Amino acid sequence: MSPVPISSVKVGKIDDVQELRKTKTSSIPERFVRDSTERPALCPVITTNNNIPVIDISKLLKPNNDEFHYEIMKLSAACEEWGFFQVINHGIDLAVVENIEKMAMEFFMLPLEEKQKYPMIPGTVQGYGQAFIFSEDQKLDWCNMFALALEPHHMRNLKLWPTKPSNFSETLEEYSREVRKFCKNLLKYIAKSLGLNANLFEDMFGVAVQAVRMNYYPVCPRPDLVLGLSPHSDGSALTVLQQRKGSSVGLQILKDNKWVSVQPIPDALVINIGDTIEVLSNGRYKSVEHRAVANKEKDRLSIVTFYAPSYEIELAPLPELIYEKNPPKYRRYNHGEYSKHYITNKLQGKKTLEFVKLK
Ligand SMILES: COC(=O)C(/C=C/C1=C(C)CCCC1(C)C)=C/O[C@H]1C=C(C)C(=O)O1
Ligand SMILES: O=C(O)CCC(=O)C(=O)O
Ligand SMILES: [Fe+2]
Repeated sequence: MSPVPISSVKVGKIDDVQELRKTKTSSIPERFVRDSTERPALCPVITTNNNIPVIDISKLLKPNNDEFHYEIMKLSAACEEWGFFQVINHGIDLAVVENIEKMAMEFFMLPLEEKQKYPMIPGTVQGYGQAFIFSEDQKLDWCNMFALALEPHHMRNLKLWPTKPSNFSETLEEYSREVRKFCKNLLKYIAKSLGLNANLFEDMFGVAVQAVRMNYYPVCPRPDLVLGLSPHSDGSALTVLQQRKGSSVGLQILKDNKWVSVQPIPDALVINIGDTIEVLSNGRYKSVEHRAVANKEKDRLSIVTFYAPSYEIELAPLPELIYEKNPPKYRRYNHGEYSKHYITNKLQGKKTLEFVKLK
């Protein structure tokens, strides 16, 4: 079952944040101003050096030596305790990484009329605009987004693939091929870290769904009042996040009820466990709530890949990870049904996962 767009969703006027910036006014339109409980300045933020774990993928290339086992243990602890980690020596060609950053920036810097040729229709998640807006009074994020489904091919909406910059399609295809390979390998390591057969996830997922979302956060005169991206967990199995070199620090994750800022490491990628792996591991690995904050001095670009099972696939906690003291925490469901639920609700912390949680 594939998600169907909802029609006639009334979302009111959605200002484009880059255009707002051009007016140079320091006042923030009401729709972007968060309620006091949600404002980033009022929530405690930790910015320690003791940041999210770092996994060195080059140490996982030769299985069954000490280095391999140590790194797998680190991976397991990262997924259990943080749900987030950074990967270094990930094997994705740095030129490919740089090319997509450059291409994405060129796209966001195009005139609004050009970008609006690829509109994200309210209730859908592909195209340019703001996703997950369902009412006229819903707060807006300080962010412009451009999202596309990549795999399987039948999910592509080719009318939304920009012709400018001219290398858009070629650059995105090359990047997604590399990221897809990387996700397949990482899922093998994650399976190993759970004591499972390395191919279990890939065999189970069918032709995996892959989507990309480029998030551009312009500088904001009042970052204390707005959010770059509302708190949410990802509905994917895995998410791969790349941050443009020189961007402001913006990603925050909720750890022990406190927001922790993720300090980017040059040339590393940020990985997070999505809802699918939380369910399959019966809650052992966490799909952690995260958000993005805006910045007064520097803009920010993130390029995010969602990797998930095919929509036909039925999911439930793996029998291998259920035992007497750890009974199933989630019901059996179809991933297409979950995706439809995910994209037809606003981003609201870990609320989407309640759809499949057993009480
Ligand atoms: C914040 O999360 C998302 O924006 C998101 C959207 C992904 C999608 C597209 C951009 C186009 C194709 C459909 C799809 C829903 C994959 C998150 O992706 C997660 C959510 C689900 C569900 C999933 O499978 O990946
Ligand atoms: O830009 C970021 O750091 C967060 C992006 C994100 O969480 C998402 O797109 O799902
Ligand atoms: Fe996310």
